[in-house]
Amino acid sequence: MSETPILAAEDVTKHFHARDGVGRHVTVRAVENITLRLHRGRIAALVGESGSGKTTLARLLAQFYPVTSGEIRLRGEPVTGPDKRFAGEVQLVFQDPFASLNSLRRVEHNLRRALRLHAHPAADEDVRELLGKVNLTPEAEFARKLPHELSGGQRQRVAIARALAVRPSVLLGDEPISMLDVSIRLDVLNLLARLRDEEGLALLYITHDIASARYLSDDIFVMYAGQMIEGGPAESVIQRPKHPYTRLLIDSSPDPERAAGSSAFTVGEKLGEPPSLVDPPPGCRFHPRCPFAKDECRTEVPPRVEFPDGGWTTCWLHATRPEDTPTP
Ligand SMILES: Nc1ncnc2c1ncn2[C@@H]1O[C@H](COP(=O)(O)OP(=O)(O)OP(=O)(O)O)[C@@H](O)[C@H]1O
Repeated sequence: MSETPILAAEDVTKHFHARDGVGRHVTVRAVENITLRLHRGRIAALVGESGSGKTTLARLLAQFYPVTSGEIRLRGEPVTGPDKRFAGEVQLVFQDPFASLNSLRRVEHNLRRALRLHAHPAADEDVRELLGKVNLTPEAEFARKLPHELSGGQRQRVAIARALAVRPSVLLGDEPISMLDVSIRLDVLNLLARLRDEEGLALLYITHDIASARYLSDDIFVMYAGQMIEGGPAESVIQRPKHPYTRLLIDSSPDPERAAGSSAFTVGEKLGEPPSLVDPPPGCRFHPRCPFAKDECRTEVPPRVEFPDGGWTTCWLHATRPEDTPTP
């Protein structure tokens, strides 16, 4: 895509320093060498098992903490820390809507506060406009409610309205539907799709559930053990997965027709636990679980291979090494 991305992670790495079970200092390689670009009016889904680094990547994009190496860029310019301009452009929506709402104050107070923080007017009309944008009508009635008087789905809509108060250009949704009842998940996904279409927002949708990623997103990116292993237009990733791990995610996913169904993968049950991020396997990190692993998968990092359908993967099954190419 030629247009400058609104928000981008360019070759970003994040290592955490932590202690292991017996108190030794260890380095957790949570995210390594990832490039992810978010474009106006498009939804990118980030999919992967628990612990694959999705939240860490979203938090790097949101400037929650600094990168170990690489760069976060806003409209092409490197970002050096969270400032007011950045917060006015990039907002996070959490799994738990209570995380971003003051539960002791009415909806209107929560929204007015967010509006004022970013120097927008905070008249009744502005509050009503925000509630209308997230389909909470009659607006005046919802404005008077306390967060606990709302259903989970309504609360998540208020959290989204709060994020919209600053008129951002990017929303980062970290599993925004996984705590909601299955019956209302689709409503929230449809709301996100509408915000993309009507407001031109760039959206990152983080999920365990590849079926909901297919339903909502334009592009899908797959993370495995801190690395990005496949990406491309949603339909090409779903219809023609290139990496054996992506294939496994699709096969383990609930019925794809149930777009917002269960959020649980069964990959772990089939193949055992994902690898340690303290001491990851050499070569391709997926090789210990891969039914197709070859010798080079165990020792050499696979190169990135691009496909005519716009997809790409890092996998030795698709790569040809120079020495494998027959000489004429
Ligand atoms: N502050 C931290 N200090 C040490 N390790 C961390 C920290 N934050 C995350 N990690 C580790 O980084 C790895 C990636 O975690 P992350 O939460 O990004 O994964 P995830 O894919 O979002 O998982 P989930 O879907 O369960 O939220 C995990 O091994 C996690 O334990």
